[in-house]
Amino acid sequence: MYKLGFIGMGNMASAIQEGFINSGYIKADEICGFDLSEIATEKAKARGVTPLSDGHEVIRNAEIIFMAVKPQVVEKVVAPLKEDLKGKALVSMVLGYDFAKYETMLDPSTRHLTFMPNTPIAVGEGMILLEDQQTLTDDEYDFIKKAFESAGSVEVLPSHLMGVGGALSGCAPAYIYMVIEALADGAVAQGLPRASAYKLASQTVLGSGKMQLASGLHPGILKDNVTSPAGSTIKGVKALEDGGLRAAFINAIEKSMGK
Ligand SMILES: NC(=O)C1=CN([C@@H]2O[C@H](COP(=O)(O)OP(=O)(O)OC[C@H]3O[C@@H](n4cnc5c(N)ncnc54)[C@H](O)[C@@H]3O)[C@@H](O)[C@H]2O)C=CC1
Ligand SMILES: O=C(O)[C@@H]1CCC=N1
Repeated sequence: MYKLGFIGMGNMASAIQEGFINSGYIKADEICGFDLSEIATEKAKARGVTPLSDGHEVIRNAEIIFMAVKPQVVEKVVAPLKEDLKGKALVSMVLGYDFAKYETMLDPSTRHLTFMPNTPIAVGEGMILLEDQQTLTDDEYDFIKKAFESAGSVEVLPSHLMGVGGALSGCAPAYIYMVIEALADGAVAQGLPRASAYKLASQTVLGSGKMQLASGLHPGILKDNVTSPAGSTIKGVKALEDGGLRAAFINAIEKSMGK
């Protein structure tokens, strides 16, 4: 069991902490962290995480350090911690900061791994991508992989696919919430109460994803199984195609990769 320390405890770090604690794999008192924001600090405290007064203290008190600040500030945050990180393990969820970038930012004695989580890790249904190049010890890697598996599904990807992988599983929860909201709006417009509409939409998204994963069937086959000849679903499918649904999602992945 390793002590975990978080630098930055915003939305993504909070989701990871909740996922780890709820799974029972890691106890809250094995986790410490620092955030500049008082609100974030109070929320972490309420979760049972120990708040510390700066990054130096986090590194002193932890064995595996999670880097969880925004990409825009990560270099500024890491630079003054470079000395403290010597001989420690750093795991980073910062979008766009891969193995090669950390090799230039960290002392050679700092072991590191880049991963890309998503917020559903909070409820045990995360998708966590691990970059295949990393320098953790076997024990650290095994521990961290099992921690992620306790709260989601893990996929190891080569460095050059981490960006596109992150654009899908890291960003798409936002897109799926938009789908849920839009489906619910459609049903509310036709008279379904709002609360029922969200429940029906979310359970349908959950069930559809689960069925695709469990069956391994092509999504087109599963779609065809719902789509009776001259039935209701095909009329909805036509409306979605008229609205450019597929192109919209394809463009969303491209845009979220910064293209
Ligand atoms: N939100 C998401 O769904 C995902 C986020 N990520 C990555 O996670 C990282 C964090 O993103 P979010 O949690 O969404 O952002 P956020 O803005 O919610 O959290 C960042 C936190 O860092 C804190 N912070 C800023 N400077 C600091 C410093 N010097 N020391 C300590 N704390 C500091 C802020 O107060 C804030 O609470 C980003 O690099 C992002 O690319 C990756 C995958 C998914
Ligand atoms: O929007 C972002 O920058 C972060 C990275 C992946 C998901 N959220």
